[in-house]
Amino acid sequence: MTSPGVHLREITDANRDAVRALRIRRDQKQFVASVSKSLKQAAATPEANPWYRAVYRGDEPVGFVMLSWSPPAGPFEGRHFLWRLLIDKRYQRRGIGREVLTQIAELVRADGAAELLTSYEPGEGEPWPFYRRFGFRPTGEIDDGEIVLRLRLSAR
Ligand SMILES: CC(=O)SCCNC(=O)CCNC(=O)[C@H](O)C(C)(C)COP(=O)(O)OP(=O)(O)OC[C@H]1O[C@@H](n2cnc3c(N)ncnc32)[C@H](O)[C@@H]1OP(=O)(O)O
Repeated sequence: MTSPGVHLREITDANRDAVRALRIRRDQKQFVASVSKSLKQAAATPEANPWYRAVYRGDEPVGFVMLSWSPPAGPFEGRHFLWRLLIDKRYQRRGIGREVLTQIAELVRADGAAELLTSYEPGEGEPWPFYRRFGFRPTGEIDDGEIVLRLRLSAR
């Protein structure tokens, strides 16, 4: 399924509350922090070089994505790490998450990177099949109990 009209927008005073109101299912909470928590974490860890956007479908906020964008130091120095991704429970399984990954991969590739990293917490209902279908593969590393994945980006 494809989801036309999906795009990323900056989070400002005008849409912050609407984006913070996005919700995942209760049984998914082990896999990703809330938008509010992620925004607080972003503010508290500038050294991770947080980069985040709201996901919109048309004029409707439907998700949130945050990366650690090529931080200048630390374990993921100079690399692009998909830190948070969530699609509101009302909008899941409509191809929106895949479209977000497509757009993020393109932005990261345009930044000159050869790979996009992420990690997930294993468990019932884990997002691994979603990432695997997109082309992510395990690196063999475990980071704080999470399985680290890599998507190789082709140069153009
Ligand atoms: C770095 C991190 O933040 S890891 C945590 C990721 N976030 C979460 O787990 C929070 C809860 N889940 C979500 O927010 C969303 O369901 C996401 C982000 C995992 C996926 O977004 P969606 O918009 O629902 O996925 P989308 O509809 O684009 O699915 C793409 C493909 O993956 C599959 N898929 C999506 N989620 C899952 C899942 N949990 N299990 C199995 N398959 C899945 C879809 O069936 C589809 O397959 P297809 O190519 O055969 O059609």
